[in-house]
Amino acid sequence: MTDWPEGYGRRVLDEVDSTNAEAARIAAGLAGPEWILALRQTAARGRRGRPWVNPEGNFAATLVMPMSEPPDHAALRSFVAALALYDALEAVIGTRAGLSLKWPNDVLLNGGKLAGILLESAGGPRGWLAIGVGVNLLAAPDAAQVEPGAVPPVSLLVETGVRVTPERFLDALAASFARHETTLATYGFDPLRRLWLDRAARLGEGVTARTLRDSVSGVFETVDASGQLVLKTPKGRVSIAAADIFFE
Ligand SMILES: O=C(O)CCCC[C@@H]1SC[C@@H]2NC(=O)N[C@@H]21
Repeated sequence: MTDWPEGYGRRVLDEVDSTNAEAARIAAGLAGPEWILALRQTAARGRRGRPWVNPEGNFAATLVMPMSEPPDHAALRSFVAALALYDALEAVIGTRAGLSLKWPNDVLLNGGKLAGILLESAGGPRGWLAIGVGVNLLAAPDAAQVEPGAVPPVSLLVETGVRVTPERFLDALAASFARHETTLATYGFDPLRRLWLDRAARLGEGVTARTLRDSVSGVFETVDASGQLVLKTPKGRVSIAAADIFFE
């Protein structure tokens, strides 16, 4: 079994509305980072206010950390979490074949969405960051439930035949997260940026970034030093801080 990382708390709930909502409720009383794992969520949420379909047996957890860093630096945890998920999945599957990362922080398996991450935060003297992680370990939602043109959801069980419990998966994820978090604290974002790019889906290919206001198409050139997506478009380079990415 993977060793639980020193300095990280862990609580396991049978049922909760959303582990991110629970994180917001307990954050002010925490002295250090705490993983919250839920075996059932009744009101799980995804990015951009979308609901997250979370059948029992899938992985649903949030790491909540007291946070005093500027928001842009704190948000780099989205890459820390994506790399940690990639490593934990590689460990349970036994290979990295078929795994890739989709900006900003989805994990793909065989081209389908296997896992998503939702970052939420609060500032102020008792500021915190919540990193919510959902992985389709057993079952994926119906492809009809996702936005047209979005990557279709897949599950670990159907794609690989591998069955892993949420508790065991948390052990692997927490250990990988702690390792990448130490890299961020010691060496900064650049080594993580390189690892992320090495695992990126569709690098050098055409993608469309849809923000709440508009849509930009271009070649996915890189991720810059602050984690923004850089697209090469006919009008020049465009850096994008937040968007949904659609493959062409
Ligand atoms: O839209 C996405 O891709 C992000 C999905 C994040 C889902 C997880 S499940 C655990 C945590 N609790 C929530 O309510 N959401 C996140």
